[in-house]
Amino acid sequence: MLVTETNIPDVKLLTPKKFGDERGFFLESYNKKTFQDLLGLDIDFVQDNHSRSAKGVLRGLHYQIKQPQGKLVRVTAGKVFDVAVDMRRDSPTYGQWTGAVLTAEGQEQFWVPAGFAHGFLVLSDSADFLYKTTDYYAPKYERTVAWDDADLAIDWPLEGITPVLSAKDQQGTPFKLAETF
Ligand SMILES: Cc1cn([C@H]2C[C@H](O)[C@@H](COP(=O)(O)OP(=O)(O)O[C@H]3O[C@H](C)C(=O)[C@H](O)[C@H]3O)O2)c(=O)[nH]c1=O
Repeated sequence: MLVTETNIPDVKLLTPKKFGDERGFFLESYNKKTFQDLLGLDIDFVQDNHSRSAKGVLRGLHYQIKQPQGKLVRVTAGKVFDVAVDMRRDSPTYGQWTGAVLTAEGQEQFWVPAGFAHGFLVLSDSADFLYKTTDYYAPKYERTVAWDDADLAIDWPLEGITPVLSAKDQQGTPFKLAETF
């Protein structure tokens, strides 16, 4: 498992070793000991999620203000641009974002700790997005930050894409007014 730093120290890009042969490939998509040894974190995941989206779908930016969820995200079909925003007021990277292209081919994974807003934009015709969370879904605590917030100025790769958003995501909260950790 290769760990790549991002511009936000707590957010990591992980690339598992892929064993290919004439049959196809094998990889360990998650190994608790590897994950903990590499990141020095004692983390337990309690939920696995899977969403499928068409090209141009943008889901986010979401976080839970209570029961915040750490997320280990990956793509098993297609390609997305994945984004994490630091919502921790006392963090030196508060209000900063980091993004990475995650692909089924490369099997890159993004570790997004609790305290971050998270979202992604689908760049392929379709994308299957799978992720593990460190706490349970709690809709009453869910908050949404505007994906196109001017203060965040996230550089979404929108060339030729008009984002497809849920009603909730069309009404995201401006970052300046968003609840923080
Ligand atoms: C997140 C979630 C949703 N749901 C139900 C609630 C709705 O009936 C339906 C779709 O929910 P939503 O539109 O919130 O799904 P996404 O827009 O993909 O939300 C996710 O998008 C961004 C990228 C995230 O990081 C979060 O994990 C999550 O907020 O699934 C559940 O039953 N359990 C869950 O854990």
